[in-house]
Amino acid sequence: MGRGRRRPDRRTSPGRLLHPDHHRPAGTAPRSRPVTEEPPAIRTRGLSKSFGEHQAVCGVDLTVRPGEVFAFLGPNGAGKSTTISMLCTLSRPTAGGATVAGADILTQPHRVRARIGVLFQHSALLPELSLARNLQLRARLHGLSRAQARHRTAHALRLVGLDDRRRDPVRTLSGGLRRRLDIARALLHGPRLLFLDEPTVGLDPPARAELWRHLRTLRTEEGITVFVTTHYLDEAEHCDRLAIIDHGRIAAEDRPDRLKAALGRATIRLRTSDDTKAARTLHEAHGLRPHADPGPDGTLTVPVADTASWLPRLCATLSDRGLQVHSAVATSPTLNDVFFHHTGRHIS
Ligand SMILES: Nc1ncnc2c1ncn2[C@@H]1O[C@H](COP(=O)(O)OP(=O)(O)OP(=O)(O)O)[C@@H](O)[C@H]1O
Repeated sequence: MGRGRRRPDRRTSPGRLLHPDHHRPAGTAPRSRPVTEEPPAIRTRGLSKSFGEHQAVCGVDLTVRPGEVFAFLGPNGAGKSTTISMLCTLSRPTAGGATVAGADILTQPHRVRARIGVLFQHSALLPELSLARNLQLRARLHGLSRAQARHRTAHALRLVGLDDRRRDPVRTLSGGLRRRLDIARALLHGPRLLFLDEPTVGLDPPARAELWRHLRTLRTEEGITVFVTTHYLDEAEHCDRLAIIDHGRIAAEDRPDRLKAALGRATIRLRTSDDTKAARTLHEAHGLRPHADPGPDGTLTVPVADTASWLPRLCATLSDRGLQVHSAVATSPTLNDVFFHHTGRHIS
């Protein structure tokens, strides 16, 4: 079909700005969209990937709702990058499938790519060119006119708070600012869904916090769905929902507060003179089920109904049996506890 006769893609037409609310006045709230009326931003069914004998991703079922910030939390080697590369159509599943931004990753990969923005760990910016030039070149590669490229560049730089640096060479940016520019670059073609693979690796805490502030702005002001992989618990804590992936399988999926509440119990972490004996003693004396955390600095985690009454009882019981308690820390459930509960180990 000739170029002039092709029907413009409703979502990727260069004449359209970043989202359906683009003509709303700056500073006003985005149009509310009832979650139930919209199809999921991502839905996977039995998504799997094997490398030879090794199953990197095993039957992942996942639903990400439009407009939410969704964290994919897991330790190194859990299968996060492999999952994201299948969702972005960079690699094919060996079983199962998914729809992403309303398109099928197996049968409509070109549509998926047109509707998503992707940020991998390696930046593709040209260091000697200015911020604006980098983005304009990218926008032109997306097929936009000069005027559209300028317009989208200005908008994307504003979104990530870099408009005042637009004329500076990229090489003058700190790591955190470069990551923000990477985000702006991924937004140029107006995606409704942004994938970020470990976007804060190598950044110091203030730069991480600032990057997250901008990611949340994308959600609240632009309605963009954000799917982010991380192994930082504090980052997952501030997402709308998260999935824990371990050994290629989804171990849990929910809102952070619900995942913590579902544990239902506080814990007491003990360091004792003999954790194995202490675990057995507490089980025999009180019917408790302590978990020994492996490793040289391991602790004994004891789930209890409430820490205030149990802490003195545990210490008294252990002391009666000749065990020394070197330290005892009472805590309410954290995401680390949630991760431990579902995977049997702590995330490092
Ligand atoms: N191309 C490949 N060939 C063989 N094995 C692979 C390949 N890519 C990934 N794997 C393996 O699949 C598993 C999942 O890897 P993946 O990179 O998805 O994990 P990850 O959770 O993203 O970890 P990281 O945080 O370290 O990037 C690992 O055991 C990894 O070694």
